[in-house]
Amino acid sequence: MLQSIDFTQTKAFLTLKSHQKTISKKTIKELFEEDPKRFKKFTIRFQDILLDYSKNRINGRTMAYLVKLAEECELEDAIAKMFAGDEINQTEGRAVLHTALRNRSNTPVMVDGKDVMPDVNRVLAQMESFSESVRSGEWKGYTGNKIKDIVNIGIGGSDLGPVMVTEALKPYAKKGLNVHFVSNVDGTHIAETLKKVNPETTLFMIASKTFTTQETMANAGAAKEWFLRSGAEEGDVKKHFVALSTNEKGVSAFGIDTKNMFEFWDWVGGRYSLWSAIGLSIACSIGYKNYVQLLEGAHVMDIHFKSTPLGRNVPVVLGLLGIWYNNFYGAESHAILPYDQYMHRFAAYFQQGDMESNGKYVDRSGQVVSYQTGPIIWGEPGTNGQHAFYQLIHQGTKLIPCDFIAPANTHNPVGDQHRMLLANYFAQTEALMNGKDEDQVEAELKTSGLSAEEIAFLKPFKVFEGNKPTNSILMKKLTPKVLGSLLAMYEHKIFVQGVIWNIFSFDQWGVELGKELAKNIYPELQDDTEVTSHDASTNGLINTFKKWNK
Ligand SMILES: O=P(O)(O)OC[C@H]1O[C@@H](O)[C@H](O)[C@@H](O)[C@@H]1O
Repeated sequence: MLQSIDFTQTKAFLTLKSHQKTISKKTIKELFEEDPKRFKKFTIRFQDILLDYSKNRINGRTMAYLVKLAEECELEDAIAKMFAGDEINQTEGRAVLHTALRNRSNTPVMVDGKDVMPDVNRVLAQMESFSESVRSGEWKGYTGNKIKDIVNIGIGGSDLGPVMVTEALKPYAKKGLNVHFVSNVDGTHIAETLKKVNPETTLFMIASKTFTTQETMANAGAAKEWFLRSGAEEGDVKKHFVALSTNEKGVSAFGIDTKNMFEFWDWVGGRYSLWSAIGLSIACSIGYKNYVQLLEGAHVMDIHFKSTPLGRNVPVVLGLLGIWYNNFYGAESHAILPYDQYMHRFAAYFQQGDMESNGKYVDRSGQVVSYQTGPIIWGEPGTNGQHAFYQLIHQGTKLIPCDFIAPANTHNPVGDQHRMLLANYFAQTEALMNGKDEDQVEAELKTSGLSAEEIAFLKPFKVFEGNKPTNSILMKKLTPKVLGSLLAMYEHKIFVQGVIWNIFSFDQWGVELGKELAKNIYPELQDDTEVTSHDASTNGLINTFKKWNK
């Protein structure tokens, strides 16, 4: 169990409040001018990753007070409890042990007095031999052909992680083995995917922790029907359908041989499950050895997280900086901006990771909180974002702290484009910090041959306030190991913030109400009878739908 501590009642919180008033008198640019050692002070090198957090509204004292805040909130105790398998997901009565799935040291991890590592290793071995047989062509479809396409059917955590990782690690993917992902209950998603594949050479992975999720079950049913329509028989299903789940009964009721079920456990949260059997599509695509490298990368970050002093601890520092802007500067969102096309689903992945974890308004003692919790997470890959929404980050009225992520080496050296990309990466954080003042703008406009009147008119629009905070995360190359470390880094950042905000980060009750209501409405859509049981708007919409849906 985690202690319930209101962080706004701590000594450190009060100190930070008054410190914020002092430090906000200075811009980040001025803080750099004052301290020539700032870059050295506020960077952390972790293996092939460099975190530069010097372009933030902080000085040494800010960080010291934030660390004090973490100490007063008993963060170290919370970290130890998570790794030890304590039931920290209290509202669901579960441990939180995605770290055990990538525990490459193999030291025992106990849940209810039982070491979970033998089970973890058993499923990993099953994933290894299965992925190798699919990749080598030894695994045959019902007509004796090898598998050319994998279709992962799942949603939320059973989709976003595998999609994001298989995209991010595409340079490692096996040629001739395509991976597709179907998540949306909109029939278009499965229909368009099935158009691209051949039943004789397609393997479906039904990915669902609960094996009850409406969208996944509907899409899995449609895939099975399509498969059987192709001339295959019920007995052939086992060659083309496998399940990734915690629910053995559900899997066999669906008609999948439980020999082809890859198990995981209730102590793995959906949005933290790519390290479990849910990662099977990843292992098939990039190969088991690379998948293990991904686990390895996460494991080294886990070790760093649980054993490094808070002030030098990468996920802790990121988490505390987030709290600084969220709770002391009123920032409502946080942008994740990867300068790597392969990472184009990275922000979407952490949108679930962060917002489903920390989008809570009730604290660990059941009280409504009096402060802001999880931010809105969003982002797109650079440089696309630059030509779309960066305007608002540079000159809008909202404070948006950003993480800029980039690899020093590309998998695709095309002309000099990687240097162009990185020039943009460096330029943006510099521009966000320094801005452009009136004098600079005026001097520039004077060289353009405009009249004094025109210059006076244009000047305010061309001024950039600057002082916008950013973190730069530079990695040597986007490898499976580096990606593993990055993912674990963000996961732990989310954990740190949940501990300080005194909320439960590992449940997701907020997604249930909509599901329940959809279940009630679904039968009402089966005939033409006018509905009157809802509010006027919902009735009106349903009845119009009924008229139009012929
Ligand atoms: O894997 P399952 O059981 O099908 O669940 C899928 C998703 O279902 C959603 O309802 C949850 O909010 C997610 O956390 C979860 O990942």
